[in-house]
Amino acid sequence: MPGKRTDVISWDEFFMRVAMAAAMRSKDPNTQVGACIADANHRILSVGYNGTPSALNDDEFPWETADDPLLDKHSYVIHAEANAILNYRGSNKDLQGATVYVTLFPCHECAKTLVQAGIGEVVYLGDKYEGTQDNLISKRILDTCGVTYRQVTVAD
Ligand SMILES: O=c1[nH]c(=O)n([C@H]2C[C@H](O)[C@@H](COP(=O)(O)O)O2)cc1CO
Ligand SMILES: [Zn+2]
Repeated sequence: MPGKRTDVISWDEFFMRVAMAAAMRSKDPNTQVGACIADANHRILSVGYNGTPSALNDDEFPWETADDPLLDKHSYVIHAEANAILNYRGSNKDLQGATVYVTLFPCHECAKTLVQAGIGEVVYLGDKYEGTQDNLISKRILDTCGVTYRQVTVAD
């Protein structure tokens, strides 16, 4: 009997790679974000990436940052974490205590949404806005609400 493979990727790496694959669907030229929600039984509950609502033609809306909110991409994009929650088609109670894998640390709006959805843990890859006011608010929300977060690395 041949021995089984033991050098398999971890669950953390697996779910983060799913989030990374989702990010590759993003049309945002500057920041592509992917999110994958998994439960304690290692089942994927949902996946999302940052993009405009599907009913909105993203060829007709800006992908640049602009001072005028009408011309600014941030006005039209749904964040990856929010899309992952919105894409979930099961019972909301399944999200209680689930883990979200995100390629970028969640902004403070997503932190609020994740907390309210019942997410118990955030696993993130990058934190390029670390130290910004938004990032500090996000961490304050997660800390106060008892949502843990930890960073992982994934080999190239
Ligand atoms: O939590 C997040 N989740 C998420 O999907 N995004 C998206 C929104 C935008 O499309 C993009 C941020 O663009 P920029 O880095 O150019 O500001 O990433 C941004 C954040 C902020 O951390
Ligand atoms: Zn966000």
